[in-house]
Amino acid sequence: MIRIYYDQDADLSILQERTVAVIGYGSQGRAQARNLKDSGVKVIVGLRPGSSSAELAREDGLATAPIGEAAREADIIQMLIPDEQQAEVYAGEIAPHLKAGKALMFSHGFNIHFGQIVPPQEVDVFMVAPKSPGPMLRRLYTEGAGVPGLIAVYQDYSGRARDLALAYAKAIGLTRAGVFETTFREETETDLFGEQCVLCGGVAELIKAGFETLVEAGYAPEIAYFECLHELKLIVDLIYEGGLTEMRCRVSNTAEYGDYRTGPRIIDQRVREEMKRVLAEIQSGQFAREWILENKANQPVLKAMRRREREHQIERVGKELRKMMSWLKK
Ligand SMILES: NC(=O)C1=CN([C@@H]2O[C@H](COP(=O)(O)OP(=O)(O)OC[C@H]3O[C@@H](n4cnc5c(N)ncnc54)[C@H](OP(=O)(O)O)[C@@H]3O)[C@@H](O)[C@H]2O)C=CC1
Ligand SMILES: CC[C@](O)(C(C)=O)C(=O)O
Ligand SMILES: [Mg+2]
Ligand SMILES: [Mg+2]
Repeated sequence: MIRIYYDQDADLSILQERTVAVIGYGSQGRAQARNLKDSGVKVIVGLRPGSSSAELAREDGLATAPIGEAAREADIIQMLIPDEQQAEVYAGEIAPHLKAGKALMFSHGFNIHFGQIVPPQEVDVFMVAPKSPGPMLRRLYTEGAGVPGLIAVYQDYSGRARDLALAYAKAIGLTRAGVFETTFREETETDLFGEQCVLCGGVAELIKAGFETLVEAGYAPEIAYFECLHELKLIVDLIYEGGLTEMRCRVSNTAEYGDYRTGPRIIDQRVREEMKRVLAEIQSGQFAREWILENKANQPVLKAMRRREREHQIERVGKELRKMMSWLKK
């Protein structure tokens, strides 16, 4: 059974003697640093030279420093820059300051699990991963609530790594909702699988395939956009709030019947077999090796695919249709 921790399981006082360096001030960095500060934890935000975020962090009332300096000052170093940048920044600016007894933290396990960052044995290594984007983590904290999260301990040199992870999770509001204990391996592999097969890759291809099928059959691209992309939010919101059952209660009976009848023909055995192959590539490290090489080569494949996808007809149609939707932010 997976273990779940709440506020009463975490002792914030163990952070009171410690300084936390939050490296990066993006989606997670800003939210985590502000929540830590408001929970009474001493925080320094570590930023690269000329960082565009320095002014914002200072406006938010946080101390800033170059990354190396923040890492030197801190007892706990939380890596919140993009995953593909972390290994280089770690080697150059964090590792020299990782003295015995310090802690190195992550909100995603890729670099530890796939050996891109190999910390010395005499430090704690753990993860605290909110299950939400940064702005939502911050908003719920200010409202006195919290989002659920994950913790994982990779290396427990001090014997207190789990206590530190729980205290950090409490300081950013996660134990108000509940924190699940996982491992770096489980978090990393399921995260990659979920985003590739379902959340990003799966959904994007499903949308395009539906849109292209309707357009090729002679239907108006605008109508195809509404049916295959725009209305997805309505469905996802219902699923998010009440699961598949709630969604199926709220759509028409015709839609519900069509769901049961046709869904398994679309996501069929072949798709399930392919998902298993994708999972095997993630587990074996094949995907990680490919992605690491891609970054070493300055992301040529990513850039080419990004360019091609942005030119898809559904993106051109959507750009025009969204101008009619006054409720959407620019
Ligand atoms: N985004 C999310 O919702 C979630 C993210 N995570 C994890 O959290 C971590 C952080 O992700 P996220 O917040 O999205 O990251 P962001 O892309 O928002 O991070 C941006 C920050 O990283 C800094 N940065 C970028 N490149 C470098 C570099 N080469 N050297 C130094 N600083 C750099 C930027 O600096 P500058 O300000 O100078 O531009 C900026 O402060 C990742 O491990 C991610 O997997 C986990 C759960 C959810
Ligand atoms: C779904 C995307 C994600 O895995 C996330 C924010 O959890 C990511 O890597 O961005
Ligand atoms: Mg994820
Ligand atoms: Mg991810």
